[in-house]
Amino acid sequence: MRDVSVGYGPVRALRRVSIDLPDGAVVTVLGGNGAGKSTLLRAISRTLSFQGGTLTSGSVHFDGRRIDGLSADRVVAAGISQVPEGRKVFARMTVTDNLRAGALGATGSRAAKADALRRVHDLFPVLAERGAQRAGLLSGGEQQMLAVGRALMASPRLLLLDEPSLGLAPLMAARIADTIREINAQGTSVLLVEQNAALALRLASTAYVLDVGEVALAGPADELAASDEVRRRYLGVVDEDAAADATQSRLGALPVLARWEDTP
Ligand SMILES: Nc1ncnc2c1ncn2[C@@H]1O[C@H](COP(=O)(O)OP(=O)(O)OP(=O)(O)O)[C@@H](O)[C@H]1O
Repeated sequence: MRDVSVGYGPVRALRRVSIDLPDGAVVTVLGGNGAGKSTLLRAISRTLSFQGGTLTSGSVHFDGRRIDGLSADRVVAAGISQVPEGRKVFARMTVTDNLRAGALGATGSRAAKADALRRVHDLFPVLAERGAQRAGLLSGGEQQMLAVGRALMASPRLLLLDEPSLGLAPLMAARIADTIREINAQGTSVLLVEQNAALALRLASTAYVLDVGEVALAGPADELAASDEVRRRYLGVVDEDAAADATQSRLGALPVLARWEDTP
């Protein structure tokens, strides 16, 4: 993505954003609410227009081919699938029909689609067990698995993931993270948008931090994870010396009411 700017009417959501995703890599885009993370994914998947957005400048290339003029279904056919924020499974359809919907419009033979379904079932056995159930009855974590499984049905070379850990308990978020690792190990590149910086920085090799529509920081994920600014702003880590001083001075200001030795 080179110098991409996006607007929703008068709202400037991205300003001259450039990112690179090497083949086979996991790259993450971090940032707070409204930073432009979902917009960045929509600019790649060409779903901006569904949301009233337009790419006002810049270009997106995939595999040497310019894709910012394609329709959304052509982008899927080119090998890019998106898992939208909030999962958005088809709640009244069965789990299996949700998965089949993910293969619609994808290139590939019937055998290739059957193969894709087998792979998804191997990755998420619960989706095979619950195949005949309505998707809306699955738990939040299972719906996230279904949303990822549905995107994988098109056998993408690049998977766009929009906040897959959102709203999940830590254990379930960790399971989703393991699956992302596995999907990547099987050869799919991943662009992961997350507010959960700790999780994303463990998965990715490269990270970008968006701030009000602009790239504020970029670099190897381990370097960003070690940077004071990222730790403070996105990992919720406080400077331990400063915190200890503050605690000490707060304690110092408290009247001593009782000491351990004094309590019966
Ligand atoms: N459909 C839309 N119409 C108008 N403005 C929008 C639309 N979608 C997003 N925006 C605006 O564009 C900016 C970027 O939003 P975006 O959803 O891309 O951010 P985000 O980083 O994904 O945030 P979050 O983590 O809260 O989902 C915000 O100011 C937002 O209000």
